[in-house]
Amino acid sequence: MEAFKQSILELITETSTNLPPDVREAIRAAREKEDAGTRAALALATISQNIDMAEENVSPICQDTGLPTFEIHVPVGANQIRMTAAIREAVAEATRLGKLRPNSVDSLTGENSGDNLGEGTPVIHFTQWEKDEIEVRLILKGGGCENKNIQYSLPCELPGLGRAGRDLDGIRKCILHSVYQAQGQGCSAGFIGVGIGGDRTTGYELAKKQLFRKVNDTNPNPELAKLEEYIMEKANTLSIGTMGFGGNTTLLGCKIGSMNRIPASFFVSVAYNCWAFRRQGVTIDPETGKIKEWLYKDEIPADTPKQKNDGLTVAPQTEGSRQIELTTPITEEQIRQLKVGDVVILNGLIHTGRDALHKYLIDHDSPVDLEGGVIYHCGPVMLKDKDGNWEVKAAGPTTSIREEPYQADIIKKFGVRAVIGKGGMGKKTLQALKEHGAVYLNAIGGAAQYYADCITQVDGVDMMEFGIPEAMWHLHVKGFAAIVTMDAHGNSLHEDVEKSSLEKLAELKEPVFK
Ligand SMILES: O=C(O)C[C@H](O)C(=O)O
Ligand code: SF4
Repeated sequence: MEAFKQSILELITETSTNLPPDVREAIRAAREKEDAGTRAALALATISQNIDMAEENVSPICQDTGLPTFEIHVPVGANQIRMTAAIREAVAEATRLGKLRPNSVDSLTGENSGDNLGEGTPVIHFTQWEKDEIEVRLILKGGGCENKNIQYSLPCELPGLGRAGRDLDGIRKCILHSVYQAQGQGCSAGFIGVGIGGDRTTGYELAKKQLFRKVNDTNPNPELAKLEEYIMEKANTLSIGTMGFGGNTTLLGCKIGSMNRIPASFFVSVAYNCWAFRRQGVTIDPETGKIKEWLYKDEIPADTPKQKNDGLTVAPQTEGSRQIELTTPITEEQIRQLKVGDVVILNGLIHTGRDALHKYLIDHDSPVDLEGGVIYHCGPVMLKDKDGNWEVKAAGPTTSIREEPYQADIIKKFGVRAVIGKGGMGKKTLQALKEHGAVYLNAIGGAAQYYADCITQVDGVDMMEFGIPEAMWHLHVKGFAAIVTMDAHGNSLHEDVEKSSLEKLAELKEPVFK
């Protein structure tokens, strides 16, 4: 079992740090479709740079390494109990090594188990087959995109698209709507797996299983193949774009499966996966426990040249916008000069804060002075080095909208001048930015290596009782680049993109599949 455990550890490491070739190819093709200098092009360049850095550093592509989900095929008679134990050990080891973020949280107490093991985590599904080899597929799907999964119960009414009935055209509308509702919050451009039929549980399972298909395969069902092709074309006319910045690519892949249902139910379930689409697979020799073959690695010849990655920090003039360097603490006057579209290059001390901290700050004092300060919505991967000092292993932004109920009050109470996150925030925060002179900076979601590289020093941590991702980390940054997407004058790029994409969605209202 030791060799099997090592094979699983290798699979986890590879999945977390090295995007498969079919996914890379989809991202490369998306880059080609964006005009140089646009926000989408900058975001994609940063993403590409991040992918290369993760591979080089053998560190997580994104700090959210998700809920590890293993789909395993075993020969008849294989000992699943011992295999489960070995997988759990490998998961704990990968967490100790910083390849996985400690992500398993007790839902009632909020306590983080620290090693990714807990009730229901990791997820391990076994299926027997007649072959004499073990196949293990792993997906690390993060929380931001998981939150954008959606399930429709047909018939239903959909914004922009009207009635969706119990037929192929109704299914078409649900899938288009699923892409629209995700906006940039699941780190678009995304990949979707769709499950038609089943019940609420098996429908979602089927949807997730579609994500194990290769991006460029063809659906064996000609009707579904046509639907996949249609969705790929039309979803990309919504112009939500990378990170919801607008742009030509919104969807990178669409895979649809169908299963029987019972007469009264008709579900369409959609699993939305961010661009950081981390899935790998191996076959393993049951005798030796060693890896025989990798399942997703045969797409691109090894000599494919690396692309030039002139990401955010290098690219200044986006669509007539400016690049502005700011050092913390920031004054109200500096903030009021910023406009949506500006690229901000940040230096100085910033503080991470996400769900647990925002809730806490509402009725407690902050452990540090936040006047003129910056809160970074981020749950990093942190490890202690041999001298006991904290080291940042991955540190991209988390979805900000979760803090919407708290953010306005916190800006006001502590005099915060900037909030960094991704996916944008709502009306209440926009109003607070205007009233108190603050700004929302959209970092590139998933670019965890790129941002970790901007952190020059860890200046301590508070609220460690919340667990590593939720603690308040005090970080010195240099050259930390993000885009102003909500300014202190009442402008929000997110509002604009949502509105225009709804108009584009409505253009797809007429029946297509009869
Ligand atoms: O938990 C995180 O770090 C990020 C999460 O995956 C998100 O997209 O919001
Ligand atoms: S931060 Fe973005 S890229 Fe990372 S897991 Fe969440 S949705 Fe995916």
